[in-house]
Amino acid sequence: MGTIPVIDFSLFTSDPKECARQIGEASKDIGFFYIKNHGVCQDLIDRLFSCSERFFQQPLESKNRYLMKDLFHGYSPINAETLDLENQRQGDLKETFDIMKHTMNEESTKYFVQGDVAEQEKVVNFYKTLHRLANNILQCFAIALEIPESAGGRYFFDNSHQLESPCLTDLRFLHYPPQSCDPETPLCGSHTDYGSVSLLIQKDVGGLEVQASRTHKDVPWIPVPVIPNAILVNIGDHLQMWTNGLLKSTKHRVTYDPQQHYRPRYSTGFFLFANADTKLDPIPSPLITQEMRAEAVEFEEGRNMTAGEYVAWRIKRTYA
Ligand SMILES: O=C(O)CCC(=O)C(=O)O
Ligand SMILES: [Fe+2]
Repeated sequence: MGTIPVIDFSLFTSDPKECARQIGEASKDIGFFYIKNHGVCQDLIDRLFSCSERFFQQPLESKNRYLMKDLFHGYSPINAETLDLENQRQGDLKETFDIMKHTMNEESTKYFVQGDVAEQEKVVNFYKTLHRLANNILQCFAIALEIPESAGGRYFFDNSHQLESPCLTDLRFLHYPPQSCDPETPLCGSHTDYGSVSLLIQKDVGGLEVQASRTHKDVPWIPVPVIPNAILVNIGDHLQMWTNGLLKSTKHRVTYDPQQHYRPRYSTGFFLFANADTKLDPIPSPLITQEMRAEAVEFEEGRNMTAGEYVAWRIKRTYA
């Protein structure tokens, strides 16, 4: 344990079993892995980072016109979120802009792309591409978990993660302005992601760190460096609950990189959530046993919730 594996995702087409094996191993251990050869065009990623830079450089009054009103839709300023309620003295030093499938045509999304219709199509395309990629990764989990054919086999998760269904799946652009605070001050507080699986792209300034064990509080934080052209994948709480803790939803945070603190940090996350009515009970895998249950959930209160209830509940705490 200690380094985050890099998996060649072209294996998904050439040898899905081997791809699933490598992803399964990484997910039982550190819960984070990079994928390369993922098929998402770098030019598209670069263009959306340019959009993001242009948006966040706007004056606060302009951005505030598109403040997040419903869950995951619109702008959230610095300090609006506190991801680590127990340990943070101030809110996160990041600002974000969220887009969901059904808000692609909202005024706020148009403002985000500065009224450029071609760029708006790029956002839609990016969302759909990341949705497909995240679902292909779920297929790898289903293979690795040996879900029986009678329960859907490798397609087990497809029904609960359809593009058309109502869910909170969210494309998020993040900006961390340069800071001169103490390097230990979190820019984004320690947390686990709430959903099924998350994809993360750091532009060029690092700072992300993961804590590879959730039971041993003193384990060191491991840096997650920027690897050009790779996408970072991490397991969210849904998968941890569905697998009674076999797959790990690992804590992570962003602190500032002392060598780069004078540079702004940009990242983009795609957070895949299950359909709102999906139960978070253990799924039919021969690898999941009752005894694993103790470690399965971070928040015992979340145990009997549906995916929609769980996410809404976690978000409420974040904005408390
Ligand atoms: O900005 C980052 O790199 C991490 C953000 C994150 O972990 C999150 O939004 O859940
Ligand atoms: Fe996160």
